[in-house]
Amino acid sequence: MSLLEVRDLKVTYPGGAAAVRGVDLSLAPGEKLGVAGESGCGKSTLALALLRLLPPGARVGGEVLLDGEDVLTMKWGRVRAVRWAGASIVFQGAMHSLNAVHRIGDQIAEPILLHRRATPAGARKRAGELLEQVGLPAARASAYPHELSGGQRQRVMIAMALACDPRLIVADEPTTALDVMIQAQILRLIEGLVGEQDVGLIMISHDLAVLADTCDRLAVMYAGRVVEEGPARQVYDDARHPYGRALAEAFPTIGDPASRFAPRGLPGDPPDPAAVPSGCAFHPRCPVALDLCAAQDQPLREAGARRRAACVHVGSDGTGTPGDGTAAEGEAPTEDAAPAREGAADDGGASAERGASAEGEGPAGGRDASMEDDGVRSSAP
Ligand SMILES: Nc1ncnc2c1ncn2[C@@H]1O[C@H](COP(=O)(O)OP(=O)(O)OP(=O)(O)O)[C@@H](O)[C@H]1O
Repeated sequence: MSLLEVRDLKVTYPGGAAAVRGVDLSLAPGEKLGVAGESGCGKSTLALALLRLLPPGARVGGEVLLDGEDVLTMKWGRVRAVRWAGASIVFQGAMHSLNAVHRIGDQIAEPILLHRRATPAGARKRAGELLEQVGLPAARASAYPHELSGGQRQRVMIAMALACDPRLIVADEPTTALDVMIQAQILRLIEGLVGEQDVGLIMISHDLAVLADTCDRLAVMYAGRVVEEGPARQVYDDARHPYGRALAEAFPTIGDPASRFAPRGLPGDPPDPAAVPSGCAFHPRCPVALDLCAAQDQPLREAGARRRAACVHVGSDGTGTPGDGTAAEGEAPTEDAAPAREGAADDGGASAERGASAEGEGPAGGRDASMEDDGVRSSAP
């Protein structure tokens, strides 16, 4: 059985922003899945929905089966237990997620006390072990967050995420705020820990190159949908969807002469999720869009062995690739793609306010009152 099975997940924020519009994903135990996409494509919303951490008023539909149990319909008591022991999350910007007035050892020990029913001494001992596991001396347990560097704080976040031996870790841009050297160290740390402990990992980033280096498989999101999925290296080196290709071009492998992507960015912005274009949402920016792309959305279809892409150019036998002039439904590309949309929606800094645990269980919570309750399910059973 899959560790995680996401089926037709949909999330709409108050005001009508359809941030996630029908995502299907699966993850095997010990597998590392990278989720890529530009800012505003719905990656963080997906991460929050997996752990039922969405802000009040968000409408959720679909299923999130963790070890076969639907996180979206389980009772709150069960959700709390699952959040640490079943699945945990590492956010970017550890300073926002750690509680400034509590020692880090206490913050790591808190979920162990609550969810592992450890004695205070046992929880403290385990906190020290976890610090060592993430490359910090156990003695740093007595430090406050401001006494640590950004990289050290991110290590603490990872220690906290590991505290109750979760089966799944969701890491949302875990290295974005860090410099390149520290970023590499943290990525190797996550990779090593996940590998050793057979934990499933969903790593979210806008940087396809980072994900291709770290993960087994990649899912590329655009406007709240997965538009391409497959083995990480293959998706990065030879994307089948024009958006996947553009994303890879936007982040070339520096110093790799074999890289066939030019270092140019993708023009325009993802659409406002409250006004997603008709047909394929990428068509206004797509260099190989056909007339029919404005009218017809494309489902994910087979695009080679263990690969799927939602593009009209990908044939049912998985042979077509964007830009090769092949249209699965037989139409020549238009000469000019429509002009890029401007002005992606602003999330109002919401991401900076997210804590590590929505219900704020003790000092580890990084509590944000707006997240003490879940959204309303649009298809509540
Ligand atoms: N609480 C909210 N209320 C309304 N809209 C929101 C809320 N949070 C996010 N959104 C909108 O949902 C869309 C998806 O946001 P999300 O943060 O999931 O994207 P993302 O791909 O993770 O981007 P980033 O990398 O910038 O975090 C954005 O357009 C954002 O403005």
